[in-house]
Amino acid sequence: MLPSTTARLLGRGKTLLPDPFRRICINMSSSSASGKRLRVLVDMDGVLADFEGGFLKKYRARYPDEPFVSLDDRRGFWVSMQYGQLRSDLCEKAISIWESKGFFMDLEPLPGGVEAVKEMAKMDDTDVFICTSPIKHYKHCPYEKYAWVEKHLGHDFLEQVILTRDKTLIAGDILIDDKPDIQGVVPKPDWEHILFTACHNKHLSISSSQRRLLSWMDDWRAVLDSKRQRGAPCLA
Ligand SMILES: Cc1cn([C@H]2C[C@H](O)[C@@H](COP(=O)(O)O)O2)c(=O)[nH]c1=O
Ligand SMILES: [Mg+2]
Repeated sequence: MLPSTTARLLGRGKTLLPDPFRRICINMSSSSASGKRLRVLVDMDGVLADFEGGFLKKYRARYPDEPFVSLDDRRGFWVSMQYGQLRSDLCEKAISIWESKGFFMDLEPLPGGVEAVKEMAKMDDTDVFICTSPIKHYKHCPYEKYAWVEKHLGHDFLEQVILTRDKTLIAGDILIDDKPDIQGVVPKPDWEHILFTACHNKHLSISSSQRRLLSWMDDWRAVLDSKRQRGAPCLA
């Protein structure tokens, strides 16, 4: 198939293709650095799913007599670390919350996130993937992450899910993620990290070259557009 035909099929009409064929086309059309499509990686916990709110609600329900950290007082990415600093045994209690059945499945969507991802996925020359790190206690989390995506974004979106403990290995143009420091085996990943504002990172000052998305009400479309222009990986 000619590249131009492929691009057209992967544009507005891309869902018409059978799954295996779509996969081949997506790989063909976005694998090279000089490719024409924009690849957006979107984190799940703290970006699409309300991990912090879900955690606090379940922690307080299970441990009503224990101290807790309000969302206003959250500092640092690791909830477990801050609870451990509050009192050493609270670290394990915090971990017990997200290791429990139903934790990831029950997370509420953050306002506007699901709608934004659906809109992105329909944009011309744009591939969007959910890029999320499962916990190592794998009994419930990986299953529930898939189930969450199916529930909120639909069955077809399961094709777009990437579970990885190392996001630096994943090629993309943008990674929208609430974790301030994303590290792994690749020292300089392909993507530009757009820091998604969350209760734990809102007080951090970021370098002048780094960009934030304050919420899904912020202008994420402009972020994507700027990347198309800067990276010039867009259809002529
Ligand atoms: C706050 C916190 C999170 N985790 C786990 C929970 C998630 O599976 C990942 C975060 O994934 P993301 O793709 O970077 O959003 O980390 C944890 O183990 N301990 C914590 O304190
Ligand atoms: Mg996250």
